[in-house]
Amino acid sequence: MSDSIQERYLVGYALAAKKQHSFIQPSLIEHSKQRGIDLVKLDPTKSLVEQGKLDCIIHKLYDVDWKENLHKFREKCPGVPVIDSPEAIERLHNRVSMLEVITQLRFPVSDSERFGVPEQVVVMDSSVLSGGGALGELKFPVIAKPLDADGSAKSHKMFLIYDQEGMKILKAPIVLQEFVNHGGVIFKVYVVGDHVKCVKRRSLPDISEEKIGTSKGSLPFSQISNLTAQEDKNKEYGEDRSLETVEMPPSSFLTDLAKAMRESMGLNLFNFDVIRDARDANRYLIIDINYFPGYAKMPSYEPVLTEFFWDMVTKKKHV
Ligand SMILES: O=P(O)(O)O[C@@H]1[C@@H](OP(=O)(O)O)[C@H](OP(=O)(O)O)[C@H](O)[C@H](OP(=O)(O)O)[C@H]1OP(=O)(O)O
Ligand SMILES: Nc1ncnc2c1ncn2[C@@H]1O[C@H](COP(=O)(O)OP(=O)(O)O)[C@@H](O)[C@H]1O
Ligand SMILES: [Mg+2]
Ligand SMILES: [Mg+2]
Repeated sequence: MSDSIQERYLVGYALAAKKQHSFIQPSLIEHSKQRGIDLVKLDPTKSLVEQGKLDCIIHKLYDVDWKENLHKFREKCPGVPVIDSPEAIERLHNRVSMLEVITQLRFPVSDSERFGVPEQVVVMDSSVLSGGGALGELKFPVIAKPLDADGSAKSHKMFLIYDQEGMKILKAPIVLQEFVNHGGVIFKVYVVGDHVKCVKRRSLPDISEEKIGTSKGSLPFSQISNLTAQEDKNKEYGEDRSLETVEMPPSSFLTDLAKAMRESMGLNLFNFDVIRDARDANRYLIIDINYFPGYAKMPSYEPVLTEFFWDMVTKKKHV
C-alpha cells in the first residue's frame, strides 16, 4: 500500500522536556511512521481538541492545569484512549499506596514462586524519628524513602540507616522499609500494555551480620540502579559485580504478576522493581512501581511501543 492511501493515525504526547528527549527518539518516530502512526507534540497549556484529530494521548505531566485540560478532552472525546488515567497514575505517587496494590492482589500464586512487599512503616511526624519507637517491629538496617514518589530528585533520595543515630538525618514524611539482602541485583520489569520485559540492574550489595554489627549512622544514595559499572565501582558500593551469571525470575511468573498488576491498577505504561530474597530463592519482593519509566532503556523499545500505539489507535482493548 502506498503512503498516500494508507490510513494514518495521530498519537499526541505531553511530556516534560527531559522525558521527551529520552523517549521521543528519531528511531521511535521513524518506526511508528512506517506503521502509519505520527507522533505529535502537544501543547499542554492549550485546548487538546484544537491540536489535531488525535487517536490517542500519552502523557507524564502532573500539574493541576494539565489534569483539568485532559479532563475536558475526555469529556469531549470519550472514544479516544488517554494513556493512562491521571487518577490511576496518582496511586503511584505515594510509596504506601503504591505497594498496597501488591498486597491487595488476588493472583493465583504458582507452586514455587511467592511474592510480597518488604515490611515497612510510614512516619508522618519528624519528632517520632528522634525517639526510639519509629521502627515498631522493624529491625535495623532499614531503607528510608521519601513518602512522595512524585518524580522530583528529592523523591529518589534514600538512606540506608544502620542505627538510631542514623535516624537523625531523616525528615518526615518518610517510609522506613526493612532492608532485604538480595544478592546486589534488582529485576526491572517493564510493562507496555500486554508486553512484559525484564532486565537486570545493579543494586545495593548484601549486608553481612558482621557489617550490621560494625556499621553506624546512615549512608545516602540515589537512583543506584541507573549507575554505570564504573560509577558503581567508584562509589565503592562493592566489587565490580557482574550481572551476567544471575538467573532471571521465571518469565511466566513475571508475566502473570504484571498482568494482575496492570488490571488491578488500570495502567498500561509502568515498570516495577523486584528483588529476590537472598535467604529464600522463591521469595520475590516488589519494592517500587514507576509510571512511564525510561523505556528507551528497554530492549526493542521502538517495535514494542509502536505495536502498543497500534493497538490503542485501532481501539484494541486497553485497561
Ligand atoms: O529518566 P530515566 O530514563 O532514568 O527513567 C526514570 C526511571 O528509571 P528506569 O527506567 O526505571 O531505570 C525511574 O525509575 P526508578 O524510580 O529509578 O526505579 C523513574 O521511573 C523515573 O521517573 P520518576 O522520576 O519517578 O517520575 C524515570 O525518569 P523520567 O525519565 O520519567 O524523568
Ligand atoms: N527493601 C529494600 N531492600 C534492599 N534494597 C532496597 C530496598 N528498597 C530499595 N532498595 C534499593 O534501593 C533502590 C531505590 O529504591 P526504590 O524504592 O526503587 O526507589 P526509586 O523510586 O528511587 O527507584 C532500589 O533500586 C534497590 O537497589
Ligand atoms: Mg526504583
Ligand atoms: Mg521509583
